[in-house]
Amino acid sequence: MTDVDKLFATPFSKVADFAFDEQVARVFPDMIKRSVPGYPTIIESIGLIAAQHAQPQSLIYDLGCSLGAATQSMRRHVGSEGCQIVAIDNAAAMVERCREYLSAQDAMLEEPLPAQVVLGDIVNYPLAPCSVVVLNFTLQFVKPEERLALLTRIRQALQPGGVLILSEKLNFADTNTQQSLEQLHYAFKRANGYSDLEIAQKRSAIEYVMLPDTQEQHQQRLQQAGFSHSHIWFQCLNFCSMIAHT
Ligand SMILES: Nc1ncnc2c1ncn2[C@@H]1O[C@H](C[S@+](CC[C@H]([NH3+])C(=O)[O-])CC(=O)[O-])[C@@H](O)[C@H]1O
Ligand SMILES: O=C(O)C(=O)Cc1ccccc1
Repeated sequence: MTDVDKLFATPFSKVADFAFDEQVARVFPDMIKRSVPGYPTIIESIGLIAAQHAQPQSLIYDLGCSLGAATQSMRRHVGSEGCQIVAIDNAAAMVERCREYLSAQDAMLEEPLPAQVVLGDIVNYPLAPCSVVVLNFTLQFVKPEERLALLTRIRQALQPGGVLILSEKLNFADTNTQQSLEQLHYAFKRANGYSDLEIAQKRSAIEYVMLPDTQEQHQQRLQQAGFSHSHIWFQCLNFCSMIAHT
C-alpha cells in the first residue's frame, strides 16, 4: 500500500528544500521507519502514555499528525470514557491519506475513539481544553521564533494533570557527542538500505527546514512555557521523546 522511499536516490544538480508533499506522503511510513531510530517503539509507547494521562470526556491533540501513526496508537490504547482525538497537519497530502488510514482503522476497532483530522497550521490553530497533546517530531519543523508561543498555548490549553509528549531529533552542544551520534545515525540509515548519496541529499533537503534544538534548549523552553517538570522517557542515538507535565 505504501512505497519504498527512493526520493533521494538519483543525483540532483540542486537539492530542493524538503516539503511534505504528495511524493513524501506516499513513502512516509517507510521513510520515517528507516530514518528515525526507535520510531516504532515511540509510536507504541505514545499510546501507553496517553492511556495513563487521558482524562474522561477530554480532548487529545496530535499536532503535526502526518499519516496519524500516533493517533492510531492512542486509539488502540486509550480506554478513558468519552475521549476524542483532534489530529492536525498543514500538509494536504498528509491529511488526505491520514483520513483514509483512520477510516480503515475504524473498521478494525470495537469502539474506536472519535478522531477528526484537520488541515491547519498548529502555530495559529486555537486549542480547546485538553488532557494530552502529542508533538511527535513536529516542533523541529516549526520556525524557532514560533516555538515558545506554541508551547505556551499548549500549556494553557492543558487541564490540570495533563501532559505534552514531545519527540525531537536532538543537537548536542558538545562537538564530540554531536559527531559521534550523527555518525551513528548515518550508520543506522545505511543499515536500513540508504546509500551515501541518499543520505547526503536528504541532509541538504532538511538543512534549513528541520532545525533541532539541544536537550537544554527544550528543558528551558518547556519551563518558560509554564510546564512544571519535563523529562526524557526515550532516547535512541540523537532522537528522543520527552514528557512535560502541567
Ligand atoms: N505549522 C505546522 N502545522 C501543522 N503541521 C505541521 C506544521 N509544521 C510541520 N507540520 C507537519 O508535521 C509533520 C512532521 S512529521 C510528524 C510525524 C508524525 N507526528 C508521526 O507520529 O508519524 C516528522 C518527520 O517527518 O520527521 C509533517 O506531516 C508536517 O506537515
Ligand atoms: O532523515 C533524517 O535524517 C531525519 O533526521 C529524520 C526525518 C525523517 C522524515 C522526514 C524528515 C526528517
